[in-house]
Amino acid sequence: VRNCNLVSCTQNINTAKQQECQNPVTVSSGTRQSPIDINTAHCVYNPQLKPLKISYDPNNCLRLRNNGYFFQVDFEDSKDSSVISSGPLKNHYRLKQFHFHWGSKSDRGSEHTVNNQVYPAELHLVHWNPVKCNNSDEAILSEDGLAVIGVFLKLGKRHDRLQKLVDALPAVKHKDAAIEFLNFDPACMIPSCSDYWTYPGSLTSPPQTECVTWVIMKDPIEISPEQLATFRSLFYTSTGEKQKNMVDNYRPVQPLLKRTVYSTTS
Ligand SMILES: NS(=O)(=O)c1ccc(NCc2ccco2)cc1
Ligand SMILES: [Zn+2]
Repeated sequence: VRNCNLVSCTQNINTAKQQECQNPVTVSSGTRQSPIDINTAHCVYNPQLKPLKISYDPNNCLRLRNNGYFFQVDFEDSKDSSVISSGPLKNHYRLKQFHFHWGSKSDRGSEHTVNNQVYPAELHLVHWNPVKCNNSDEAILSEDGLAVIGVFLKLGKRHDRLQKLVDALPAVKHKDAAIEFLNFDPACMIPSCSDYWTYPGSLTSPPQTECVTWVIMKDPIEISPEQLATFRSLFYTSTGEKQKNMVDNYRPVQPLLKRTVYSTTS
């Protein structure tokens, strides 16, 4: 037995606990990674699941920026003015940002798939838990720190209210570009049908921590080929670098392992 006397043992245990409580969601185990394929035959209908309550204030909309992975719209999150609650959530969550993932061609692009069907793009609305965490950075280290609403995009008619965002994209073509972007209501991108799937998962881009309650809306919204082409006109690269189009910024689906996907419909 190592020369472990009582004092040093206690200290070691305390350090280990402290370490564990700070990182209960390490990715090394990887038991709840995202995205996943939603196999509707294996989903479990949960009649107790209520519709998600969504209440956004367009005045919280701040800025549009290109972060080198995707473009994202950031929100003011110092108060409970743009929040979601109910559905599978125990607490209310504050909207921090929304962003998209899309493909170089329309046969790829979404992160989640449904019975292995891929959509050309997917919207993520990222919310954090102000009851358990002090800010969104802390939230990515907490088991139930984030709630992300996923909405599939399919090609069809032009999305008139999304056009305001599409028209602003050329101003953030390059990595780290940002512009003021005000008065946009993200509720215009939520499908009218409130049906969803929900499961415990992770961030789909680094640090891929297992801190997300996913709520995937069943119905897609429509955008036009021209609107999607504008997404693809952005660059991963900064000005002055060799230009690389920002496309195929989706993570492949991950193993479901011991998880169950719950559904609001039987
Ligand atoms: N694709 S995703 O929705 O799983 C995703 C991936 C990475 C982050 N990181 C940034 C972040 C953390 C909290 C708020 O913003 C956020 C969301
Ligand atoms: Zn995302």
